[in-house]
Formats: sequence, structure tokens, C-alpha cells
Amino acid sequence: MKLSKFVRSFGFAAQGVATALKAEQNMRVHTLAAVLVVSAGLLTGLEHTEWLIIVVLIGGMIALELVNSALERTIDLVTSELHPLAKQAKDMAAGAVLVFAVTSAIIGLLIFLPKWI
Ligand SMILES: Nc1ncnc2c1ncn2[C@@H]1O[C@H](COP(=O)(O)OP(=O)(O)OP(=O)(O)O)[C@@H](O)[C@H]1O
Repeated sequence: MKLSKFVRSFGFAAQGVATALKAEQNMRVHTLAAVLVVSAGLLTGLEHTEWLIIVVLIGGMIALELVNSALERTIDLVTSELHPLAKQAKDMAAGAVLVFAVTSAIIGLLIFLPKWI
């Protein structure tokens, strides 16, 4: 791949992130949560491996929210009518975000609680 094409694709991807931040409240909530978790990590003092886990969880959470938002838009583009499959697809994508968020919260508690108690 030529460098200019790679830079162009990178720009489009950055536009996608910027659009989601503007249009999706959940993206802003996840970003705020990430800032809070990183601040708590800096104040608490985490091990190298713990930072690796936190970074993977934050990146995964935001990436998954982006995929969820992309799916919502794709479904809205396919049909503007109510359809049970559209509902299932949107709810499953939202479910994936929920599962990852709960998993991340549990791992976060397992990392932070022993240091705070
Ligand atoms: N075309 C559709 N057919 C059937 N059900 C739908 C359709 N579009 C959305 N829904 C359902 O209606 C509910 C609300 O959907 P909506 O698209 O408003 O999402 P949301 O959860 O409010 O997310 P967001 O605010 O990010 O758009 C969800 O259960 C969703 O699955």
C-alpha cells in the first residue's frame, strides 16, 4: 500500500472516531470513564502488567462502541421500518458493549480494590 493511501485511510478512521464522539453520548461516557480510570491509576500507582490490562480494556471498550455505532447506522440505512431482525441486531450489538463493559468493570475492581482496602 502506498504511504499516501495509508495516510488517507488513517484520516478517514480519525474522522469516524471524531464523528462518533460528536454524535454518540455513549462514546463520550466511555471516554470520560477512561480519563477517570487512568487518573485513578496514576494516583493509585499500578504495576506494568496492570497498566497493560487497563489500556487493552479501554481500547477494546471504545473500539467496540465504534463498531456498535457503525452497526446502528448500517441497520438504519437498510431499513427505516420496524423489523424484528433489525431490533435483534441492534440489541445484540448493544449487548456486546454491555458484556465488555461489565467485564471491564469487574477486572477494574479486581485491580483497584486490593490497593484501596
Ligand atoms: N428498525 C428497527 N426495527 C425494530 N426495532 C428497532 C429498530 N430500530 C431500533 N429498534 C429498537 O428500538 C430500541 C431503541 O433503539 P434506538 O435505535 O433508539 O437505539 P438506542 O438504544 O436508543 O441507541 P442510540 O441512542 O445510540 O441510537 C432498541 O431496542 C432497538 O433495537
